[in-house]
Amino acid sequence: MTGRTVTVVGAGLAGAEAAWQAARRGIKVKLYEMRPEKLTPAHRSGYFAELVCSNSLRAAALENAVGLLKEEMRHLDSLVMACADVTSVPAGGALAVDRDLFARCVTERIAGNPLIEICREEVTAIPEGEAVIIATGPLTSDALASDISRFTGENCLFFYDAVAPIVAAESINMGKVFRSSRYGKGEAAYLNCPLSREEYEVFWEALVKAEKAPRKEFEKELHFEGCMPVEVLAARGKETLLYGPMKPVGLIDPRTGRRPYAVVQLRQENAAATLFNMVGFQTGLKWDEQKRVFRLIPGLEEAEFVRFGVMHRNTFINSPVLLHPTFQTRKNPALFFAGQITGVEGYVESAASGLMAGINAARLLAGKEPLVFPRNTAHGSLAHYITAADPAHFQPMNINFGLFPPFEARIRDKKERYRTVAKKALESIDRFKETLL
Ligand SMILES: Cc1cc2nc3c(=O)[nH]c(=O)nc-3n(C[C@H](O)[C@H](O)[C@H](O)COP(=O)(O)OP(=O)(O)OC[C@H]3O[C@@H](n4cnc5c(N)ncnc54)[C@H](O)[C@@H]3O)c2cc1C
Repeated sequence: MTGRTVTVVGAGLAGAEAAWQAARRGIKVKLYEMRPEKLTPAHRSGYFAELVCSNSLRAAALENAVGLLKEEMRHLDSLVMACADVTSVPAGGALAVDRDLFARCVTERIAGNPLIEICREEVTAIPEGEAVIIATGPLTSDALASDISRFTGENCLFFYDAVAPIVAAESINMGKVFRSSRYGKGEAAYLNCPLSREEYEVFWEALVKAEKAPRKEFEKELHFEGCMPVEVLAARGKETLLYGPMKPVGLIDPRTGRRPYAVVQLRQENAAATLFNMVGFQTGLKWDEQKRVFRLIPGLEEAEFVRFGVMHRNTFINSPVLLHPTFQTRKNPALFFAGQITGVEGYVESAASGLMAGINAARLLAGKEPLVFPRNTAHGSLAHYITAADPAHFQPMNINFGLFPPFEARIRDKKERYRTVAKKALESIDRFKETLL
């Protein structure tokens, strides 16, 4: 063990994973987290790796890019994946977790690691250190964000994002909804609220006319496609939602034997199944408007909203200019960035970038060369996915959800071929892993 220390700022998906990976290599870690003393506009607890919107880590299958990415992380002993696997809840073909149990699991394992020292305080300036990883996420506190802006010599960018509401299961009219996964895939994990054409039109009309919460002046009206507020999608056209969060394909209402005109899906939120989130219904509407408009949805007439949707600021840096593909900054090789602040998007991607930064910071302190992770043939492979520092791949806020849509479509047709690619990617990660020991 060396006597040297990696300083990690932020214990979200990326920071927790980075701290874990460095400690696994015998390196001491000082992990700073400002919660619960100071919360972000989206986080609600003091737990590490809190999931702020959906409780889904997306597709599980290896034929899917994000499914392969998760498997690669498992091969590299990811803490986030280990905790996700033991706290999963039914979600059809996706890996979804009980968010409280998941965050608690990550927190307990970090707290139980003797090499990791936890400091519950806000970091207001980039710390000095032998190796420092900034993983403060899209909701980096203002003081640190301005110091990052000073360091980068340019302004950080701001844009909007949104969170979906959660309703209490007991308040859902079970007589009106039906349980099914799309195309009957996996377990029947979703509750589906079916809408007739007339019901949809009334709902759409109310949604586009509903009052939005006021925004701060400095924040730009920019959303990333995968977490677009439902009212913004609706405003694009009367039919837009029918091809987005309200699409009815693959769902048959057992009472009519037919596909409904539109559907709102509710996904189980916790292991006890007492809470359900409205899939794809992230929103910035005023809270009383959310209640009024979403109660027009059949089955949700009496819905009790345990959490309303909210909007807030996101911050990220210009990674292709500032970072090496090792996640080190060009200006200072002892300073790394990881997670969504680098422009990678999504829980899994953020954790994966933390995994790589954690390994590289540990290598730096052990006197080894930080590595560029293998760029395999598969889009799902670790480095191919997490290419924040590569201008060719840097698509801030675009890598999530609708990730490489043409590619996703292609692999649906070529599952067999993709399985071979996935196998190769995993073999390559295993070979790579040996060089890390
Ligand atoms: C509203 C919203 C909804 C999202 N929805 C989804 C989704 O549904 N699916 C998905 O895959 N991805 C989603 N994302 C993206 C996903 O949340 C992020 O990609 C992921 O959480 C980022 O991980 P991270 O570790 O970079 O940041 P975070 O998980 O946010 O962790 C950063 C941590 O740093 C701490 N911190 C901040 N500033 C300081 C400071 N100065 N000092 C000390 N600690 C500090 C914060 O408290 C936090 O714990 C969403 C993001 C947002 C903002």
